[in-house]
Amino acid sequence: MKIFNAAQIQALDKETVSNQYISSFKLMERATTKVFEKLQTRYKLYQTSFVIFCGTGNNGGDGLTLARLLKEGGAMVKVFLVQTKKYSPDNAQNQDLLEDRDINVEKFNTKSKLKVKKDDVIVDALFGIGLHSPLDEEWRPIFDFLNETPCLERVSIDMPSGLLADVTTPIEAIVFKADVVYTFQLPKTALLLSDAKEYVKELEILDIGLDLDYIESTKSDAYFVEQEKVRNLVKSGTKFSSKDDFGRVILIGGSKGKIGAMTLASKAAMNTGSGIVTTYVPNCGYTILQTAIPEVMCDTCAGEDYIKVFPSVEHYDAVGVGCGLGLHKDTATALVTFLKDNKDKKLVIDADALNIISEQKCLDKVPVESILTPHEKELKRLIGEWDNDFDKIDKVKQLAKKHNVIFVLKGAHTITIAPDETIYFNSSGNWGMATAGVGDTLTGMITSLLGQGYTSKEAAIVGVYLHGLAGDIAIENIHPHSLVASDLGKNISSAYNQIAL
Ligand SMILES: NC(=O)C1=CN([C@@H]2O[C@H](COP(=O)(O)OP(=O)(O)OC[C@H]3O[C@@H](n4cnc5c(N)ncnc54)[C@H](O)[C@@H]3O)[C@@H](O)[C@H]2O)[C@@H](O)CC1
Ligand SMILES: Nc1ncnc2c1ncn2[C@@H]1O[C@H](COP(=O)(O)OP(=O)(O)O)[C@@H](O)[C@H]1O
Ligand SMILES: [K+]
Repeated sequence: MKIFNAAQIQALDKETVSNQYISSFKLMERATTKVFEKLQTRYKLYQTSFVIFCGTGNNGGDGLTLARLLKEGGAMVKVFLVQTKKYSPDNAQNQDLLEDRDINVEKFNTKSKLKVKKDDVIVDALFGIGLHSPLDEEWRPIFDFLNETPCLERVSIDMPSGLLADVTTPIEAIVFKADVVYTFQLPKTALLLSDAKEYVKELEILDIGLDLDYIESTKSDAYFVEQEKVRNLVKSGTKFSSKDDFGRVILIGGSKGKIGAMTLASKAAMNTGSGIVTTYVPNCGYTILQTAIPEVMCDTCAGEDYIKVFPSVEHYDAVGVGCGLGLHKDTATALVTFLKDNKDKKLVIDADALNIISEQKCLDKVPVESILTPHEKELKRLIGEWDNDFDKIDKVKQLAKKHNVIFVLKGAHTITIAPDETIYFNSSGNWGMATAGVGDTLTGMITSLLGQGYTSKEAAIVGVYLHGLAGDIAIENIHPHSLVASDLGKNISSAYNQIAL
């Protein structure tokens, strides 16, 4: 799914109205009906009272439409509408339709006293993608009230009001803090970034039937990766496949006390489909690995507790480096030599291998088309501080291009950034995955896919999605708090099955 900026979405709305021979009023009704259907399944309408805050534009129009639909659905509804001289035409038309419906519509301004009861659902339909700049300070008392007053839940239509869709919103800006955001047709970049974590606790994208031809023909360099995209990329075996067809990979890492990382990574590589997996660890890891995973071969180096020398990797289809590697200076020296000696080998680089590359300032030694998988702290060591998430993405884009490598920025919506400046936000995964070892599993999976012949970009996109999906399937039976990294490995098979459906 493509991600559009606000201007592109506004153009898409216009195109839809013209190509489908419908009025913008009808499109608003269609969009809002989708929100209504979601609310119908989320709450028992007959027992729920909604207080809907409506702005002066079409986001406000959505709120007014929703008021009508909720009332017809049996809910209690109260509307607060921003006082102004001029409303958008669809907004005004929906105001007219609310007359004689026994809905209390109260006009308000930024100085008004508002009222919400503790079991009301607050619906925020104040500003959507038409917001052109951060909200003026005069709005602060209203938003402080909306964000702090006790209520059942807070719902935003299209955008949490105050959040700009495609450029950064300053940290101190005034923004509605939604428990759930129902956004129309396509996700907006700001909704996917961790900077918005206070404003978007849950996100749902509602298909409102906007013009598919226009979406198809409009250029975008940002994508939201969903099952369909991954289904088209996943390779399958054939009756006569041999293990050589599924790739021979090696995972290099481990140090005393961190051999578990290699166990997780190599098991995940097997479960992702590699023909042959070899692990390369210091001596202290040998018995552990051989006991833990019979399917995986194990090679060791001269070092007892940490790796002192890297192996020759010319016979492997893919190489994953870094899980549990440690930061010993001999390991660091060996890694730098290994990078210099293997300029033609695509690597998957994670954890301490990334930390060593930061320390040694040798990003320029990383072979082209390698995949780097930093979490937030590893990325900071690599590129320094950033001002906000948009700035972070820009900085990483430039680095990916300069060094011709792929970055996988791990997080709630893991972001894959390719050297061609395309970026992919992942849609799968859950907070239960924020636990030690889950990243090692991902390294094993991406290395496996690279070894199976996926391009670097495909291996990153498919690996990240499959990994998150395995986590989503795991929490069908395990509470997110109890999810551990090995649960992911156990569910890679189900994730493949689900993608194939
Ligand atoms: N255009 C369409 O056909 C559809 C639009 N829809 C809704 O329409 C929304 C967009 O509607 P609009 O383009 O009318 O815009 P909005 O309703 O998001 O906001 C526009 C209003 O906010 C004011 N405004 C903008 N920035 C401001 C600021 N910094 N401080 C104070 N006031 C500010 C504008 O002057 C205008 O009155 C979408 O987010 C979505 O909710 C949906 O109904 C789907 C269909
Ligand atoms: N809130 C979240 N939602 C979805 N995925 C998450 C969330 N938090 C973490 N993850 C995923 O879990 C993994 C954690 O990796 P990482 O931080 O490297 O862990 P470790 O180094 O302990 O293995 C990443 O793939 C990340 O995207
Ligand atoms: K809104």
